Amino acid sequence: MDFGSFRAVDGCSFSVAKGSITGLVGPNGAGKTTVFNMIAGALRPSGGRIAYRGEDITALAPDRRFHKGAVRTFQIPHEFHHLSVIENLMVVAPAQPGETLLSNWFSRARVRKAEAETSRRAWEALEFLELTHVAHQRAGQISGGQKKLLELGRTIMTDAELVLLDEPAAGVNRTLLRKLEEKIEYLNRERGYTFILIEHDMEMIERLCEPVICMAEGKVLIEGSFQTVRSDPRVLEAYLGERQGAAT
Ligand SMILES: Nc1ncnc2c1ncn2[C@@H]1O[C@H](COP(=O)(O)OP(=O)(O)OP(=O)(O)O)[C@@H](O)[C@H]1O
Repeated sequence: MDFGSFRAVDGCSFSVAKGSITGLVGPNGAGKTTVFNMIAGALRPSGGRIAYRGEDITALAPDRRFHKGAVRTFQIPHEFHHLSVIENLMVVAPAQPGETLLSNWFSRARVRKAEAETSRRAWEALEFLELTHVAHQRAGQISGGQKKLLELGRTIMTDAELVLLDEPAAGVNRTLLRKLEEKIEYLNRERGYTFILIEHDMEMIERLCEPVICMAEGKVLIEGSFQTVRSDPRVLEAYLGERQGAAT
């Protein structure tokens, strides 16, 4: 992936197994977020291809990927901060029959039924995330950790199969972090969601991820268990290089 003359991701090749929680780690600037942006469709790669369930999706727009079940965490858009927590869940519900005027006109009962179903799902998600007590608070007013839970909730309101989480632990306190981890694990184990997780918090990576992919300078350095990756001298060198770079 090129940004002008700078190649941020280069010859980066990996696959993610269905049902896994795959960790994506690497020093700052390694290209992790750029890879996410390409998988989500926000960036069109300058070369190479991206496949989802064996289908080439490189040229597919983000919303088409979304409909195929590949989603990114739903960071709460600025304009949604004034909406309540429950409303933030309801607005991301999958396509409803009420979305076209024509179908609306033909079947008000069907629309009402779909709305009731959305509301049921939203409350179920809130209960699962243990956020019912803040259901009517504005999203902009809840804590950082609660926001991360809500973002996860917005993901599970869809029929996603693959969820991309970019630094879910950032700015989250320890208690809520463990809760977030539990929810991710449950969604993976019991509901079959596949996750790719970018994270600098190595404890979280160790607890949740198998396998772990380490990137450096736009490439995959190594892939394996957390222990294998952690003890690989190339990984230590890459992180050390980052620190030395920061010190100069
Ligand atoms: N839109 C852009 N224009 C120019 N350069 C970019 C752009 N986006 C990313 N880069 C550069 O590409 C490289 C990879 O960035 P990226 O954000 O993917 O790294 P990262 O591994 O996610 O880093 P971090 O852990 O710090 O978030 C960096 O050198 C970054 O400065």
